[in-house]
Amino acid sequence: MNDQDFIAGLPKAELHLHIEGSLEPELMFALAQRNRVCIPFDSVEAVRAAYSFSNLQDFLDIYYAGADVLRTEQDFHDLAAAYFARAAADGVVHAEIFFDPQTHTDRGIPFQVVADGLLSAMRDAQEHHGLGSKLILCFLRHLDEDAAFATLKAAEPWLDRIEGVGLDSSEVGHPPEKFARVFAAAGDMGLKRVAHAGEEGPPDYVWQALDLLKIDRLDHGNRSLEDPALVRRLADEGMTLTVCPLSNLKLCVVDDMANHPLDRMLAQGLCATVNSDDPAYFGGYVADNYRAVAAARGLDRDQIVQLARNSFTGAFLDDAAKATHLARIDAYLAAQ
Ligand SMILES: Nc1ncnc2[nH]cnc12
Ligand SMILES: [Zn+2]
Repeated sequence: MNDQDFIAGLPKAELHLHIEGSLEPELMFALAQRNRVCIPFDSVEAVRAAYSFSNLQDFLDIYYAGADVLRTEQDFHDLAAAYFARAAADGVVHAEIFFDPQTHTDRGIPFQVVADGLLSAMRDAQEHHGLGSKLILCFLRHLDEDAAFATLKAAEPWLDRIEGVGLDSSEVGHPPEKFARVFAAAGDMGLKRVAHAGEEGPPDYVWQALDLLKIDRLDHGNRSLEDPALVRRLADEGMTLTVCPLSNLKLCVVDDMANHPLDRMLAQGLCATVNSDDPAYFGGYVADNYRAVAAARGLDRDQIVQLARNSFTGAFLDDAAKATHLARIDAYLAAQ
């Protein structure tokens, strides 16, 4: 079996996926028509041609504009259903998906519309694809602490169906410390905590995410490698890093996939995983990410399998569920 097929068949979890970032141009056009929303593009090709970014902010500007076509519960359902179908084809059996409620509530879309649309697609994914999933509510870090608290309050009726909180959007200039109190409140409510840190921001932001936000998982974390003491801390704590190779390339976090640090992370004892971040914008879903980095860095099968194992050990699942998923990997390997 070639590496392409081996990767697609390998059972895996996806732990870093923004559901709004899975909005393919075709669906963007269909929803624009359905909801009579104007979008500044003539064709699907023109949308794809606009997806050339020189940094995170470049991307975020177009990503938030694209989300404007999402208006109804059915839209959020269709968005997530399309992602789950695509993920299942890539061997994803468990997904922990981010959503950005403020991107929608600030446009007048009620929290309920967003959450219920996503949750119904999650139930269908279990039924139709055997794909389990969890929801992580992200605070937009370019907005203020009060807005994050208001979002946490709006989420209260859904907290039994939300696994955790995260922190995303423009990193530099918006350090984790800005959200220490709202993360503490979320922790008191029993929610898991994750944060984007060290994507463009310095290693100090990763230290803050650990010490002030008390994160259970680190999203990206690339720039941690600049600080040996930080790498030791992450390795000693067994912290999972949700790394996104194609995103890193498209947002110029790495200059070339041949220089991607994924295998250096593994070699330094970090529990790195592979994820797609915003697959509709970065040119590939999770298996494409495995393939791109495996080809460019010459990863062997043991390393590829290690990455898939890490995706389950780093998931917010209980030990029995993790063991079941890890056994699926063993069964897959035994059948090769
Ligand atoms: N890669 C990324 N970094 C920060 N915020 C995001 N929102 C969606 N994708 C993101
Ligand atoms: Zn992300």
